[in-house]
Amino acid sequence: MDTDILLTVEHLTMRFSGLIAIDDVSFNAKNRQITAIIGPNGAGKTTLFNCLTGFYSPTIGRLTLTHENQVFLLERLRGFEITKRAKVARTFQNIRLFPAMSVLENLIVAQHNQLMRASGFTFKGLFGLRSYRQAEKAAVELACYWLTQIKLLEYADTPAGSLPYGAQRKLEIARAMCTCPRLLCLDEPAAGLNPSESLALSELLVFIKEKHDIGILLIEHDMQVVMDISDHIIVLDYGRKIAEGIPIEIRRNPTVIAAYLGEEASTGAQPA
Ligand SMILES: Nc1ncnc2c1ncn2[C@@H]1O[C@H](COP(=O)(O)OP(=O)(O)OP(=O)(O)O)[C@@H](O)[C@H]1O
Repeated sequence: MDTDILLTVEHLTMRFSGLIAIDDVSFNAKNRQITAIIGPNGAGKTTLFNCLTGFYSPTIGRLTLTHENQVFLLERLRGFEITKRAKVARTFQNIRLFPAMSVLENLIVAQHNQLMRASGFTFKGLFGLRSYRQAEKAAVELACYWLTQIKLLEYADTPAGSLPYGAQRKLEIARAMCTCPRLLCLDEPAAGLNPSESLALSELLVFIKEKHDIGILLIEHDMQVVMDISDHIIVLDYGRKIAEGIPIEIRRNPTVIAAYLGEEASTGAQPA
């Protein structure tokens, strides 16, 4: 068995009444790799994330996450267990920060679980326990580390909702990283970004996978970002996996060109 495999998806099928959103999809995602999930609108990409993160219970299929000699069958866990025990974090297509909270507060809230554990889950603990004070200090340090990485440290006290759009996207990723995930699922993180913001995002994702010993699943329509940073690409169409491989293979795959990329694919143009 390949010890670098973090996630194994086997025969995943998701039906909504008569509609088959995901149809017998299988693939692996590795640690320290970016695995992109691409395909046309309605191909089933977000539904796949919803199955992985407990939003939906798959109709059929096994979703196995393995790290630190532990095996988690995600399809059997509830959403909060997937976050807390299996250590899967996710961002959404639409930004879901707490806009009225400061940038720093958004990152501290993400560490609520660790802080509550350190408080002994008691009201008194919040004020008295040394373990809580230490955990609080560690939470601020981790938040500042990520704010430094995304170059927003000087905006720590700014309300998150007043940041430019691209900065909010990066803050969402930093917030997910503050939960110390082993698998990070990003749903269209480059949507709405200008080219220089997309480049900064790509650099951030490469930094994360290289320095933080995690796997990244990336849903993205920006083919520049996908082709530049992905180690492996899975292509979905009408819920089925139609191809997988490294970027150069996917870019030249006639089935993928016909279904999604279009004839301009080799020039790096965006799919329609
Ligand atoms: N809760 C639901 N109930 C019924 N149908 C759904 C539900 N969620 C998704 N679908 C359908 O499943 C199919 C796949 O949708 P999904 O959102 O996963 O596609 P996608 O590849 O993420 O598309 P996009 O790129 O536009 O975000 C679509 O036909 C969608 O309408």
